[in-house]
Amino acid sequence: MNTTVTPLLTTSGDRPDAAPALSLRDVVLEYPDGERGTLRALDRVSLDLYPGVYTAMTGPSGSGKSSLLAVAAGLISPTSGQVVVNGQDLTALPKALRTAMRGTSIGVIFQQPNLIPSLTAREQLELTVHLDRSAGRSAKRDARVRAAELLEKVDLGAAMDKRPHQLSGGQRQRVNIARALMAKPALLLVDEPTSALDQERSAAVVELLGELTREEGAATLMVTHDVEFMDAVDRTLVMVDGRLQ
Ligand SMILES: Nc1ncnc2c1ncn2[C@@H]1O[C@H](COP(=O)(O)OP(=O)(O)OP(=O)(O)O)[C@@H](O)[C@H]1O
Repeated sequence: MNTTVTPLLTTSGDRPDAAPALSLRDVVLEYPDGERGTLRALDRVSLDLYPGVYTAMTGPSGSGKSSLLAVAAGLISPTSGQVVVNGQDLTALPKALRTAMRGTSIGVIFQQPNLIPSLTAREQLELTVHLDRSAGRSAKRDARVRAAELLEKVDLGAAMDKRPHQLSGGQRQRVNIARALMAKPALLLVDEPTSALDQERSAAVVELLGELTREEGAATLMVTHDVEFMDAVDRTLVMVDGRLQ
């Protein structure tokens, strides 16, 4: 069932003429916290993210950034509030459908690339389609073309047939980024993509994510501590004590 929510007031990075790819409304997330009862990691967070807009989220350690990504990805259900991705209220979906959305409407990039050692760069991207028993020959052919296109976009055209151990850290992270974009997700969630990279490679990855956000039209939310790269983003959010400032 599709859900519509009233857009939030416009801020500089928003595109209110398009439907948001992600809407959070009054999202509260509480973790059990021993004898003290509960710890409130997200405190009534509301947010709209629009297609083609590159947003960075910063904030002190423990302020709730990863929790927000996990809720937006449907990995954790909030204690209360609404999480709407591409018109679908994740909180109303059974777990299996939330998981399916992570392969289609939602792309997730974590700190470590987590590639499969035995597969080439191209095969990493094609894997999901090959594991899908309902995918026919034409879906597999399309996936092969899309994988090659994306690897060209992330400047790995010449390294498509290389396996992870033959790639540098920056190249592995670029394979990871290309893989997350395979299904043309409306929402791209990125958790500290540069934590394992040096400064030069970090800047290249942050810029690349911006180019891909615009070209692919995804709404990208990147958690980062690299405040020096903020020029590359369209919008910055700051999380403090579970609240967006
Ligand atoms: N699974 C969990 N169980 C209990 N408490 C948790 C759990 N995960 C996170 N927390 C707590 O929730 C709060 C927010 O954590 P979160 O990881 O979202 O912060 P963060 O801003 O991503 O931090 P960092 O920048 O260090 O990664 C912290 O107080 C943390 O200790």
